Parts: sequence; structure tokens; C-alpha cells
Amino acid sequence: MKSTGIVFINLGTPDSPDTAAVRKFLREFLSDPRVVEVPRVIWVLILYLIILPFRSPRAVRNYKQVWMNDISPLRYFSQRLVDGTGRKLEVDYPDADIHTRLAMTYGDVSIASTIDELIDLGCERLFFVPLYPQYSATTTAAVHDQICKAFSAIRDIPQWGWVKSYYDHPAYISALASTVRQHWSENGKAELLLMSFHGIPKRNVELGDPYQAHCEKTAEALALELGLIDGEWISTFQSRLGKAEWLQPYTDKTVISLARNGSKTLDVICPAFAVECLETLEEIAGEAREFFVENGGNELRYIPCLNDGEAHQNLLISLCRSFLEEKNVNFR
Ligand SMILES: C=CC1=C(C)c2cc3[nH]c(cc4nc(cc5[nH]c(cc1n2)c(C)c5CCC(=O)O)C(CCC(=O)O)=C4C)c(C)c3C=C
Ligand SMILES: [Fe+2]
Ligand SMILES: [Fe+2]
Repeated sequence: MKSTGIVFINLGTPDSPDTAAVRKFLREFLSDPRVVEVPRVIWVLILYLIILPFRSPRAVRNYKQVWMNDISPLRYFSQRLVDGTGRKLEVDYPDADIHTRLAMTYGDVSIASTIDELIDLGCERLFFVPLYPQYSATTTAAVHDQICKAFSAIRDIPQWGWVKSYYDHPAYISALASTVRQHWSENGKAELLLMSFHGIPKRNVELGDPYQAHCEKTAEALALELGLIDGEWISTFQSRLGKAEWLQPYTDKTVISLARNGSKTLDVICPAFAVECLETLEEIAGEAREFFVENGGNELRYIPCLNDGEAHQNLLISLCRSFLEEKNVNFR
């Protein structure tokens, strides 16, 4: 088998929880036209005059709350996930020469430099796995853009493939269901399971982004797998930015209204996030929990992401399998 490079890609994260690093990360991320589809001239003004000066200090405070010694949770768990999956791949494919890497869409390590490194190592085949179960132009297409941009500077492009989405993959749904069952066995079952997905602007969906439909399919498949009936689960969208309408119902408003209407216990899972990050640890396990309790709830129990668990590693290997086992590649 020809040497194969497998690149798992996550969003990116600041190098440290200080103003300079957070500003640098937000500037790169929020300058991508895939992420913010506002006319450039207007957006540059908003970004440099409002978002970066006012959001960065708040983001720094939030990142400080979740930082793990010298590393962000997103980088820590993503790296462990990729290292564990790489070790498993060596066992599953002992005769193959497979190199696994973690790359980030924004910040280090970039997709372009990872591609260069793998080609230098002799990889003739490359496979990319964006760690986003649900496709969105804001995340998955941004990864695709960078892969193609990197290849545009390369003369002899390797054979390559990618995973577009895996929102209803049986191994993904069953891995999520196992974490929920594990949580129930340790903590008991709350009155309601809330599945909170990262939001995107509503307009993106109206323009054809399939993200909302993918999230709904994940939520329905997970509820079905867990045997939950209507009224025992709900799905919502978190992390909105700016004044425009984002996908609804909003997680924060839902958590508050559930508590005000008498809910006492709530289990929350964030299926769109492969690993823990600011948005799960600070926004859900921190802020949403406070909202729930301040408004009359007793307990919001956060269910961890799939992180570097074995079920997640097996899922990623399933996503790579057809590419790894393809026999008739490079017809030349
Ligand atoms: C799960 C998929 C994600 C989608 C879809 C997504 C869309 C999206 N995000 C923003 C703005 C921000 N996101 C931020 C953090 C963040 N976003 C994701 C994932 C998705 N984003 C992750 C995994 C993280 C955490 C990164 C980390 O370091 O832990 C942030 C920065 C933090 C903050 O200030 O809240 C912003 C800003 C937009 C505008 C958008 C779609 C239009
Ligand atoms: Fe985001
Ligand atoms: Fe957030």
C-alpha cells in the first residue's frame, strides 16, 4: 500500500489565554469569508472597531477559566484523540505506512504545512477528516477551501479524499448514546435531555447550508437510539455572535425558560463538538448551568464530548476505512 497521510482537522484555538493570542486567533478566524458573510468593507470596520476590541477581553476571561495548565482543552483533547487513533490504526493496518496528524483551520498547525510535511515524508495518498459531524459552509467548507488552496501551490497533487460529514453515521450515534447511558448510570436520568448544537446565522440555512438539517437528523437518531420519546428530549443552538437572527431555539433562553417553568434536572450534551472546548466547558458546563440554577432549576448535568475515548477513535477509523482499503487508486 502506498504511504498514506491522514489529517484530522479541528477549528483552532488561541496559543495562550492572553489578549494578544486571543485577538490573533479571533482575527484570523473571523476574517474568513466562509465564517462571516457580511460585505468585506463593512465587516472589516465591525471586526476591527467592535468585535476585536470588545470581544477579545471577554474571550480571554472565558479562556482563562477553562485553560488546562499550558494548553487549551480543544488542543489537548484533539491531540490525544489523534494520537490514540494513530496508535489504533497501526494495530489495525500493521502492513500499511500510515501517518496521522492533527491540523487546525485557524492557527497552528495549519492544513497547508501539514500537507507539505506529509508529502515530504513520502505520502502519496492523503485523507482529510474535518472533526465536524454536521456539514456547514462555515466550518467544513472552510477546511475544503484550505485543502484546495494548499494544493494550488503543489505541482504533483497526491491522490486525496475527505469526509464531508458523519451526522448520522451509526458509529457516531452509538458513541454518543454510550456516553449518555454512561452518564445516566452514574448520575441517574434527568427530566429532559437537551442536545445543544453550535449555531449559525439563520440566513446561511436559507441560502442552502444543510447544517440545521444535519443537526436535526443527529438529534432524532440519538433520541431514537436512546429510546426517548417526544417530551423527553429537545435540541437547541448555542454560541450566537452579533445582532442577526441565528438558528433557534437558543440554548441559553431555553435553559432559562425550562427552569422558570419548573424543570428541576436537565442533562445537556453538545453533539456538534468532537472534543471539549470553550463553547462546551465555559458556555454550557459553566454559564448555562448558572442560568439554570439562578432561575429555579436544581441541577444541570453536562455530558462530556466523545473526546479521546475509544468509541471516538473507532468512529474515526471507520470514516477512514474505505479510503484505506481502496485498492485501485491512481490509475496511471
Ligand atoms: C461545531 C461547529 C462550529 C460551527 C458551525 C461554528 C460556527 C461559527 N462560530 C462562530 C464564532 C465563534 N466560534 C468560536 C469558538 C468555537 N467555535 C467552534 C465550532 C463551531 N463554530 C469551536 C469548537 C469553538 C471553540 C474554540 C476553542 O478555542 O475552544 C468563537 C471564539 C470564542 C468566543 O468568543 O465565543 C467565536 C467568535 C461563528 C461566527 C460561526 C458561524 C457563522
Ligand atoms: Fe464557533
Ligand atoms: Fe461562545
